[in-house]
Amino acid sequence: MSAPVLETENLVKVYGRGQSRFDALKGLTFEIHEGESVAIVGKSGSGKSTLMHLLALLDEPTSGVVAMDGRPVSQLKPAQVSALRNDTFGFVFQQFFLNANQTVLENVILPLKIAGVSASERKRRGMEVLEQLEMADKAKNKANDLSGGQKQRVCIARALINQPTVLFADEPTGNLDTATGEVVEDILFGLHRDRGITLVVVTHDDDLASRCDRRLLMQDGLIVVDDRGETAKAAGAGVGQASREGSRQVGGHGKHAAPAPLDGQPATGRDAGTGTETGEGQA
Ligand SMILES: Nc1ncnc2c1ncn2[C@@H]1O[C@H](COP(=O)(O)OP(=O)(O)OP(=O)(O)O)[C@@H](O)[C@H]1O
Repeated sequence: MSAPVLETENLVKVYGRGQSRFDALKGLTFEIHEGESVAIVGKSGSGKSTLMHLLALLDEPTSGVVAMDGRPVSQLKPAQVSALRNDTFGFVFQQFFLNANQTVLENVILPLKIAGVSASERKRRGMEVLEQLEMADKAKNKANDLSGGQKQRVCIARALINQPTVLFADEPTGNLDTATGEVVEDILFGLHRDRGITLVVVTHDDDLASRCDRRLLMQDGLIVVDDRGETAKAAGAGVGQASREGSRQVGGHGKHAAPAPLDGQPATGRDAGTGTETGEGQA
C-alpha cells in the first residue's frame, strides 16, 4: 500500500464548554493513503464535516494530532499551514462558494492570484483547467449565470488549479439533480483514477460512497466501521455492515494500522480560511 498522506492520532474535537460542551470527535486514529478515495459517511451530526475540516487543516483539534506525509502539522507555523493547505489541497463544497459577480475564469484563477502568479500565467492555467472540464466556452460568463452542474465544474476547476494532492469534497452532489450529480461524480472519480488524486468525500449519498475505495462510517464522533469491501451500498445505513468482507469495526482509539508515533500535541495557531474560497456569495 502507498504511504499515508494524512494520519491522525487520538483526534479529539470539543465544541463549547461547561453545560454546552459537545464532544464532536472522540479520539480518532487512522491513516489515509496516497491515491485512495475515501468516503466519510454517517448520520447527520455524527461528526463527518468536523473530521473533514480537521483533516483539511481548516480547523484545529482540541487535542490529538493530524500529520501530513508523516509530519505533525502542530510543528508548523500558521503561515506554513496555510501554504501547505493551499499548495496541497483542493476543496469542493455543496454550496459552491463562487463569487457570483466575477467571471468563471476569475473565480477559477483566484487561488493563483493569492499565490502571486503573474496575470498571463493565471490566464493560461485557468483556461487550461477550464478546457479539461469542458467549461472553456463559459470562461467569460458570470458565475451566477451558470447551472448548478456548471457551477460545480467551476468549483472543481478552481480546486484543481494548484494541482492538489488531496481533493476534499463535502457533499459535492448535494445541490444537484441525480443526472448532473452523476456527471460531477464521474469527473471526481476520473481525476482520482487518471491523476492519482487522493479523494476524501463527505457524503450522505450511498452511490457516491460505494464508488470510493473505502468508507469510514461515523457514529457519535467515532469511526465505527472502516470498510474497504466491494459491496458498500449500505455503508451509510448502519454499523451492522461491519461484517462485510473488507470491513472492520473500530473503536474511537482503534488503529487501522500502526502509524508512526506522533507528537501528541494539539495543533496551534491555525488560520481557518480555505485560501481558495471567494467569499460567501453563492453563485
Ligand atoms: N461550531 C460548532 N459549535 C458547536 N457544535 C458544533 C459546531 N459545529 C458542529 N457542531 C456539532 O458537532 C456535531 C457534529 O457536527 P458535524 O457538522 O461534523 O456533523 P455531520 O456529520 O457533518 O452532520 P451533517 O451530515 O448534518 O452535515 C453536531 O452535533 C453539531 O451540532
